[in-house]
Amino acid sequence: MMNKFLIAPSILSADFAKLGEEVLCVISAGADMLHFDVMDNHYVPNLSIGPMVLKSLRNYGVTVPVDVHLMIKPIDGLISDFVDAGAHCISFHPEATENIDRSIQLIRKHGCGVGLVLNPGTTLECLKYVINKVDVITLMSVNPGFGGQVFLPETLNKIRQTRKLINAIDDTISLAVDGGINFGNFNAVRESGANIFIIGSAIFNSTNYHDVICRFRSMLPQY
Ligand SMILES: O=C(CO)[C@@H](O)[C@H](O)COP(=O)(O)O
Ligand SMILES: [Fe+2]
Repeated sequence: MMNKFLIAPSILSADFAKLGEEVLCVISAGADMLHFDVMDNHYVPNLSIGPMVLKSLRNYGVTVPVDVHLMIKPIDGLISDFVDAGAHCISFHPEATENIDRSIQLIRKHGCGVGLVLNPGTTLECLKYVINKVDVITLMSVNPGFGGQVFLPETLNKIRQTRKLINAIDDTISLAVDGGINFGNFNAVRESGANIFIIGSAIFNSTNYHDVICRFRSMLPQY
């Protein structure tokens, strides 16, 4: 059976001056999990936050699952830091590591969930020998590096193809979509086969996180 639908706010668009408050606020507004974007100004042209910030959020009382989206290169050296800081799942881009399988094993060895993130221009071919070793596949619907970008419509076809692939192999693998999700495209993303919706600016740029999350949730079948 396909995994549950989950709404995962991307904290990249939160107000970093009051991050703890923002995160607790989005959780009490109904977020199922958090999406924690890590950027290094090397793999992507931007800088964000690292394991110390995740640890601080855990110490502040954040208990929901956190998917760490690594947009850094290389990745292996930081995996144990993110696990110690409280990551539930670590997701990385296949281009950012010399050896995809080794990085997967390293994350797994730490008892953490594993995710692979595919850029808009990355084909599904890279999943071929590793798909049965991951918990979540995230399709980027913008090029990584910034929040608030416009959703690339060609992603919908890629979501459909990935959903077919997942259903043929192991439908407990989650399919997440990251970038530019809003009220206008949410239904299409869901109908194409996504079950995790990573949403940054549409939530954090609003004045009422609860209303926005409830409205997204009301568009899901079981609600
Ligand atoms: O990883 C990224 C961007 O690189 C994303 O997680 C975005 O931060 C999502 O934000 P919106 O596109 O929804 O504003
Ligand atoms: Fe992300």
